[in-house]
Amino acid sequence: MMLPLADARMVRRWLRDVASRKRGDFAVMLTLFVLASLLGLVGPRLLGVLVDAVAAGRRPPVDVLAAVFLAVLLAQAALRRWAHVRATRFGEHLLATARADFTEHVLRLPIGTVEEAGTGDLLSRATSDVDRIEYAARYAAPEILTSSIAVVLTVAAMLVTSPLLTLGMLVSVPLLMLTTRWYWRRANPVLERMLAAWGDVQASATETVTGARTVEALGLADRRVAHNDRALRAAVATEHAHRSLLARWLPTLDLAYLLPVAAVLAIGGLAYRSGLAGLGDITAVTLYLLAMSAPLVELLAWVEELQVGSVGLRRILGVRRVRPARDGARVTPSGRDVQLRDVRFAYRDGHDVLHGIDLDIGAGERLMVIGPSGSGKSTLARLLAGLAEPRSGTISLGGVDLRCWPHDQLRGEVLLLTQEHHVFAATVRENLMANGDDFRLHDVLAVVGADDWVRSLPEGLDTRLGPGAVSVSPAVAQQLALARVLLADPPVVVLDEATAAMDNGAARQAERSVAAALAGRTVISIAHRLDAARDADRILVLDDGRIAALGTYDELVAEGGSYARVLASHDSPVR
Ligand SMILES: Nc1ncnc2c1ncn2[C@@H]1O[C@H](COP(=O)(O)OP(=O)(O)OP(=O)(O)O)[C@@H](O)[C@H]1O
Repeated sequence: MMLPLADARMVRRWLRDVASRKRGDFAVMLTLFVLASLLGLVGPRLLGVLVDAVAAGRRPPVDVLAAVFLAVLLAQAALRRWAHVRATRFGEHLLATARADFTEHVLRLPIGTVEEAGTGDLLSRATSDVDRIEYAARYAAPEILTSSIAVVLTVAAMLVTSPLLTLGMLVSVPLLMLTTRWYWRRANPVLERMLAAWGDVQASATETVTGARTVEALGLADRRVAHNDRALRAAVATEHAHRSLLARWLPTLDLAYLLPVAAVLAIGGLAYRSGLAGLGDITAVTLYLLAMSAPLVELLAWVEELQVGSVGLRRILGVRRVRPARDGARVTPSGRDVQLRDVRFAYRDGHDVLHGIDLDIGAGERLMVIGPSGSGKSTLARLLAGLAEPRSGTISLGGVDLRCWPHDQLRGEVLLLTQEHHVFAATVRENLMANGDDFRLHDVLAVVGADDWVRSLPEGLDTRLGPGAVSVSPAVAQQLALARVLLADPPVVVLDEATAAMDNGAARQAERSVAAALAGRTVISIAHRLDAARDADRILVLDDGRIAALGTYDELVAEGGSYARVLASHDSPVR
């Protein structure tokens, strides 16, 4: 699944919003562009005056006219530069807003959506698409604005000079409209595919780099190279498709610009003979037309960049169309008991991996979930933490369906800790994400067995971790993640093989200490080590997405059967 794209209306509304937040700056920038373009119109008019004077046998003040011409040119250059500086500043504002908006919305995306879309799509939106709109906002938009204003004002000046001669421009209108419509209709879908294809290239490369060890261990290098090549070829094919559209569209524009010059000269000749237009007017209008070529060429050169940028913006704003993780009014639960009723879940339609789970977990209970690999333990953990929703059936906490809990409130109640931990490139203290004083932090670190390690670091809690700083082993990353949970202290904790990366002794020690620290909390732990089975209030055995057994340790052992034997032997892991 790919994340959606924003539609043109959403983009327009967003641009209007951003512009209105800087209304003053926007107005100043527009005024500067208009003034610069107005000054650009003075030159042809002056030459028209000159021609009229010569035709009438008068001696025009050439020196004065030349001085005025030069002054106008200088003033125009200064205004244009000033306008560009303002436009660049406005572009920065636009870019900063797009980035902030994107980050804000991404952080609120439901984790299930992110997982389905894959990080590649998000990553390319956050990096290469932002680069594209940065280029469009900084360079293309100001150039296009200047050129469009210049074109509009030049046409206005032509109309004021001679409406009759300006009619000559009309010859290109049908050609322009038809070819431009033809191009735009085809270019947008091609650009959408192009940006998505470059996203795939980035995703493929990122995946290869992050999974480099696996690639090396399994000898997958050739396959990964072939995969990257395929993604690259697909992206290049879309680039070609876009270039070939441009190659067909651009020559028609050249024609659309040359035809009016011929038409104006033809109309001008006839009008001059019948006394409807003077030589000065014909000169001025022809010069206006020729002067329009520069902004038109600029416009065309940049419009492609702007179009790419606008598709980039549609991709960036597209994340807004995903329904954010629930937020809304806080709910009032009655207690903390967890109830599952006929819970079914499928990753793919028609392939349930949980088949009607009914379960009551009392507040403060310690439930251990065991079962063979693929029996649905991790899936159950994710559902219990509200990270995924059942296909049918309900899961409630304190009598309130998890679907009704606002995201933030639920995170304060239930935390899931899995084997995958992220250590942020930040200090130990920042990684713990808690405001507790140092005593409390050290206490908790001692509980998870990481205090000695932190105290051995050069700057203790203020030591930076992560790439380029102190590297963290998977076992320590797990200890830090456990510490984070203890500091957050939620009433319900779901631990999904949360100590798998630690060696047996450290894991046993950490599990005991964490269990003691979490006394009174509801703890649902998915375990591959069964040493702690006796400590659990009840044990749930899952098999092929169904509850195979549920009871206390003694009850399960008394029942007999394969699980009882494994439990009784304690040392053979059940997965
Ligand atoms: N993201 C996914 N997409 C599709 N199928 C999935 C996904 N995650 C798990 N499954 C499938 O769902 C079933 C249950 O998987 P789950 O990971 O919940 O089992 P588990 O008991 O936790 O296994 P393990 O002990 O190996 O982690 C398995 O058949 C698995 O292949």
